[in-house]
Amino acid sequence: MKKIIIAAALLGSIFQAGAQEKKNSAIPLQYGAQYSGKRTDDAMNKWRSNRFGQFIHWGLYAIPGGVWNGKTYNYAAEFLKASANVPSATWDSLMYQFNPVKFDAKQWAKMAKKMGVKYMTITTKHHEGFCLWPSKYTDFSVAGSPYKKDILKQLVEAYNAEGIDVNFYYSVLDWHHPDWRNDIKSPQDSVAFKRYLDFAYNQLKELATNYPTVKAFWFDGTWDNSVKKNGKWTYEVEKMLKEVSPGVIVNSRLRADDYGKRHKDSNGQLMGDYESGYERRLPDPVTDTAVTRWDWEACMTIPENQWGYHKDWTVSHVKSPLELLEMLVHTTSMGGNFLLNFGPTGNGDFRKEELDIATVIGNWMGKYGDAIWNCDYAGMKKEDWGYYTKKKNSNQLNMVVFNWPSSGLLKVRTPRGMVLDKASFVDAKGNALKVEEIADNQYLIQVPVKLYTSPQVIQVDFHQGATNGKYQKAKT
Ligand SMILES: C[C@@H]1O/C(=N\OC(=O)Nc2ccccc2)[C@@H](O)[C@H](O)[C@@H]1O
Repeated sequence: MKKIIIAAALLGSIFQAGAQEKKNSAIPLQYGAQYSGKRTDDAMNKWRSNRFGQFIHWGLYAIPGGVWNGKTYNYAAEFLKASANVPSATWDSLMYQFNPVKFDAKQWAKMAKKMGVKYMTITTKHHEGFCLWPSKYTDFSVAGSPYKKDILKQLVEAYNAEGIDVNFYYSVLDWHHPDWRNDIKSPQDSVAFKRYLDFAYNQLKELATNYPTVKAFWFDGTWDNSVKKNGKWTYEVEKMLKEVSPGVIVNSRLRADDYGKRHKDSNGQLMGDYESGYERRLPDPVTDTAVTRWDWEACMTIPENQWGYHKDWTVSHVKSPLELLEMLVHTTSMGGNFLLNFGPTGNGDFRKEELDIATVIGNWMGKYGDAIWNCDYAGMKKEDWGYYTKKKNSNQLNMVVFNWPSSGLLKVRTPRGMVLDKASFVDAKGNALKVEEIADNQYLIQVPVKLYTSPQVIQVDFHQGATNGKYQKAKT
């Protein structure tokens, strides 16, 4: 009962704010953004503090792994059905081969824990329509495979046991379901697609009900006209999920408004609880700082564009651990979450490249994760040497240095009223670095000129105050 009261109150506050917002908006909308600004409830604060997540794309596509009838298809492996033009009946029969004998949810969760992620997003159902849980609304699921068991249940339990939140990816686009339509071009299309939307609504309610510890829903496959013409359905799904699972978080990619506008409504207001348009790209740290005004998440592949398991990673550039680490720091520095993708094989294990990346990033996070977790945009101008992050509710500024100036001098420009006090390497707290104010709100921090093999973190303490207008003596 208590949960229902809390839910009603939470919903009331969110939708009440939205009602106020709607009054002032230029275009009256019924299915647009339900509120403006960042959510500040505990669930969203936790989502925001997580910062680093593991994306997992796993389904029948992992079995062929980008190869069909002996031919390697370079496009995204989870699109092989389309790339290789595989008849649906043939593709769907892969269900009878799904038996991941190496799958061990606890082992996956331990690897994720060591990597330093605080959340994991799993594809419950990708575009192919195969469900990793025994849904009562379709036979096209693990229940119909030799494996039989509920994969989502095992993953939720194993990851939650490691203190890692679990979020569910759900593709509205469904190549398997007979009532799916890319567009609505006839009354028959309308009737069929209504049946599909009811099916998807029921599956989502089933997921939110049966896996109550799930913290967020990551929608995808909503770009077709059929969905854009059903903004009301997307609004109702968001509302239902927040009633069934109070505090649950929904990405902008679910939502279309009354006029089919996606992500941001016809008044430019972000829909859902965070912006999820950054896919395999990041906002520019100098020109795109507007993104710091709302919550957002970037999702990233290790190869150029493979979400599902692909047998041959030589077909494109494979990002190094350092490249991916810089993306994680870059994202945190702009107040976003970074969701790094892994594509397990059909047998349920990870390829060596992924395991190596998880180890290297995990080693760095083990030493410097405090500059990522619960950190945010510092509101400072980006410098060439790297990125700033700021610990929430603290006077702790982190400088994550990737590029070392041959002078050994790191330039820092502070906002008016921010005065630097002292600085030291995180793993050499006792050795204060020289901090010299060279002009109002301009400092130089002296570091030893040496070759650093990985990005280093300098922790800077500061206070709010007025600079005295003169250049203070160099502080040591
Ligand atoms: C995370 C990826 O998401 C996808 N598609 O992404 C998009 O639609 N991206 C997109 C679309 C519009 C705006 C911004 C990004 C899927 O097709 C792909 O297999 C993977 O699951």
